[in-house]
Amino acid sequence: MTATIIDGKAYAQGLRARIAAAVGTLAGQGVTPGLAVVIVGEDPASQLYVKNKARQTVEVGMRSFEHTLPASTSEAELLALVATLNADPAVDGILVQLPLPKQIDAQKVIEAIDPAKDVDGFHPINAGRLMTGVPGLVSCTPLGCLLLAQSVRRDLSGLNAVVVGRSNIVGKPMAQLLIAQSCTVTVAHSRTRDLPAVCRNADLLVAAVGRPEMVRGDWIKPGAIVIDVGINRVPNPAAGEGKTRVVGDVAYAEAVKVASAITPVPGGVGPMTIACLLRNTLEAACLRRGLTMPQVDFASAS
Ligand SMILES: Nc1nc(=O)c2c([nH]1)NC[C@@H]1CN(c3ccc(C(=O)N[C@@H](CCC(=O)O)C(=O)O)cc3)C=[N+]21
Ligand SMILES: [Mg+2]
Repeated sequence: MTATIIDGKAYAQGLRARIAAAVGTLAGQGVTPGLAVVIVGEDPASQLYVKNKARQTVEVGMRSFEHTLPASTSEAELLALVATLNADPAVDGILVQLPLPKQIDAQKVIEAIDPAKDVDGFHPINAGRLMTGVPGLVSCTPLGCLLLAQSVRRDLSGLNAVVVGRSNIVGKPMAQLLIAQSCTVTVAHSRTRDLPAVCRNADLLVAAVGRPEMVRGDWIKPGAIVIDVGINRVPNPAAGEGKTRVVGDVAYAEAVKVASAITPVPGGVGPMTIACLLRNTLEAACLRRGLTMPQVDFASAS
């Protein structure tokens, strides 16, 4: 068996097209959603990622506000900027890029963001809403993973889902989303005993550990759906000295022979994370104004 490759790049493009259409409708009502992205420090990879986000934000017809602060920024200065963005009516979504320099308490910053503008879904209010089944803003990466899994199989109910990784950003919200889809969910992590055996039980496997190619082909149940969240930059000596390539948390070449469907890296979950950020910004813009959120997640256009 060779797995179907889940084309996250194409799915994300389709999702962005539907978001753009909805933004067009909002424009007719005099509303332009705005997304503010805050980056602290000059890390070149982060800079590029922020630039891509800004470009795609403008492409769907939203306003993009970029704030690049020096790495020496104090916690008080960042909190002051967050307060300004909370109060700015042109800003519907606020993303503070993580990780933050060590002089800044990231949790304090996350909790300072207005939950109605928390398009990352990291605020405890939104995390708690997800856990309790109350509508709210959902973390972009897990939401993107769910949409990709549902692009293969719309009804996930009854499946054994294994999430490898227990971070607040991916693993935990992913588990909550899958519980809400009536999966039987196992959250595995670095201390899990016999991780390969646990993974072999998964009809749906979500790998979010941040270890290059850790999940091997023989950890995968034949016919399983595999969602690879990892984006790991590793040396690529074949391409020349000092060259790198990006690999996931799953040994793709092995897994593709066993799974029924699998996301590639790059071109899988990553592009969906950005598309879902725009989706959440649209949602925040609608909810803040008492407008109904247009249905953008499952329409057939792509
Ligand atoms: N507050 C906050 N929210 C985030 O969502 C957040 C963050 N901080 N800090 C950094 C990480 C990283 N992240 C990525 C999203 C998309 C791609 C992406 O689109 N990747 C492409 C290209 C990969 C490549 O070639 O480098 C792909 O997978 O195809 C990558 C990385 C969001 N993050
Ligand atoms: Mg990817």
